[in-house]
Amino acid sequence: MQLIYFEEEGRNLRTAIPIYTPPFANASPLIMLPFKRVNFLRRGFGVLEQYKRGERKMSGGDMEAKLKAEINGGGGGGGVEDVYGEDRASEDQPITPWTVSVASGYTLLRDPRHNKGLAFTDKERDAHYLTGLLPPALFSQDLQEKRLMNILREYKVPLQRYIAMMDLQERNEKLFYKLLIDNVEELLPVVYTPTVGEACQKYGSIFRRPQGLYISLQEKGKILEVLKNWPEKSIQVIVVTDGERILGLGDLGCQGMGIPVGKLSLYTALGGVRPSACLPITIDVGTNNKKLLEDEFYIGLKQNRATGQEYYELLEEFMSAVKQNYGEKVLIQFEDFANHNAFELLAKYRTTHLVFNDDIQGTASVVLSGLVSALKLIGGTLADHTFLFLGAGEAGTGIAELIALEISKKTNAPLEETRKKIWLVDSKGLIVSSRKESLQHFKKPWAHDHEPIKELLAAVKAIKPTVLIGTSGVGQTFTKEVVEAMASMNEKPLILALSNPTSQSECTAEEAYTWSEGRAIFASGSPFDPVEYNGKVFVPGQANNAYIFPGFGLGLIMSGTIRVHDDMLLAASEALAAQVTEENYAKGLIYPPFTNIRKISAHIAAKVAAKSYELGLASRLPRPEDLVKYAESCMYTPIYGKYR
Ligand SMILES: O=C([O-])CC(=O)C(=O)O
Ligand SMILES: [Mg+2]
Repeated sequence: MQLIYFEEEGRNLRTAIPIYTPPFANASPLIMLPFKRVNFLRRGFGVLEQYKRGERKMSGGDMEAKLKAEINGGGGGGGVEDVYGEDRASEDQPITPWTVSVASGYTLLRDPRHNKGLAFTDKERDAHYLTGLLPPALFSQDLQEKRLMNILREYKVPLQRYIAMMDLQERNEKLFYKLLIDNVEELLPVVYTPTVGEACQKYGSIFRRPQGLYISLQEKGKILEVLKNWPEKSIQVIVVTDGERILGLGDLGCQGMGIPVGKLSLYTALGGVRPSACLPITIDVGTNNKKLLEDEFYIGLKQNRATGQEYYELLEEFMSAVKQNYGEKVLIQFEDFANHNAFELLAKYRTTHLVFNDDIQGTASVVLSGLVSALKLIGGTLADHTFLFLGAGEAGTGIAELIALEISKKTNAPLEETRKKIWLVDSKGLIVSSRKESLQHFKKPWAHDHEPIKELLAAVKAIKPTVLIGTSGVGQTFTKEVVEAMASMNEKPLILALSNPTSQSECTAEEAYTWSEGRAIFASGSPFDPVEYNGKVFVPGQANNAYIFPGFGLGLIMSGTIRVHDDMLLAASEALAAQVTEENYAKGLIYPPFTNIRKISAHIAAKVAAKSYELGLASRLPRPEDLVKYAESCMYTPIYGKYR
């Protein structure tokens, strides 16, 4: 590799471009090129880019002089140069799309990672060729934030707010994260559930600049090359979906991209992972969603889903390419895969890659944490309670398994025993031993001895649970009768309606409080506003994996962990539960408010990392003494940097 330096006369600007390929292989390591005007500089980079990509060739002669001639506009005719190929005349001619390597001037304003908009100081405007490209006013970042929050609040339609936030992310990344961090309670429902669900449903229509990386069946055999097209080289977290089960909304195919994008903005805002280290990926193997296949604006492959060998071969290629490109310590978070693939992928790759399934493991960890906290309000130990789930997919069985594991660790009882206090209902009714033969493998451990029951209400009456958990992805299933039955059997029924987005919630917060006459302890996957009942205000909690995965991922990354272990999920649960204050409990809350989430994430990260060191799975040595401090020191800050 050699460095080519550009220096503009009279300005303190030096720019280095690494050149990896011929024709510069034999050039002197330092070529100084004086430029008078920034436009030349910009054009110069473009030409160099072309050399780097091997699209231009140069042989013999005075390379420096040739280069200068090229950059100064050798070739091309006419008085109005069409450097970017924007004229009608170039419509039929192949042109090379090129960008500059170092942002300045107009390009700097359009580079979301470095753009500061009106917050560029006079000195920066002068030094970076921005004078005249911005109106004279100078805003602080706080004033920019105030202005944007005012605009956002003007939009009454949630999807408009979502689009406005995505536009901001594409325009000024630091400001986007500053808004999200400072106004987390207000903006989480905008960039995350429930609005992100609607955004995915309408992704084709609202599609603007592409975000993330799309890998479709068409890229089979070339996935490594596709990964190399992503501009960032050091990736720490990938969130990947195949769009088959987006929240509780079902198969949204390629339009599921909203989910990895949203989850990764939370990795940054809530967990402090640098945005440049985050990579959202959607694997497009088709969709079975008829509506999308007929939609003229659908952005994905218009074919039915590939399954079986074809599917698994693509995923295998993807998993190896990721490891080959980013190494052993990149975290791959599986998100919103359908049950039949989710369990299999996790089982297959957990021993060879750093993988984490958010819907199975993240949800389990956050719910276990809520249950542990809730014990302060409802009494007893976990082992004293009886759990009934509606929904036996990733979330249901994932949570059930982690509860059983925790009870087993606390009581020394074998897992087979601790599972017996946990019952699951699926679409065919209560899971019982007589159904065992026909059950999918992940449901089998929950087939206990009992007579068959078809309906949830009858199951509630027969099992007499103290805790009712909804994870079926189907809304309005905790009916008045179901909640009343829970309330008739329990002084304080614990009711968790976890399905997302709000439209799929098993019941609303208001229903839970009203039907239980204000006695239910309630939390939901998507947020609900506080409810007033009989003169008392009830604040529902949000049992969403967003509490866990950002801190969990940070803990893995900062310790250089190479594999995820279930004990790390338990550690994350405990760390979250430990953050709930007496003041929170007094309000009936089993989760701390999201306002302090970065501090909470640092604590989760520290506990996860500590567990990883204890298990010998952490490769970052020596272990930092104070892991909370270390976690905080690793976190991304949305405050603008100063440019020289
Ligand atoms: O995205 C969320 O809000 C939680 C989640 O993982 C899901 O519902 O699939
Ligand atoms: Mg999910």
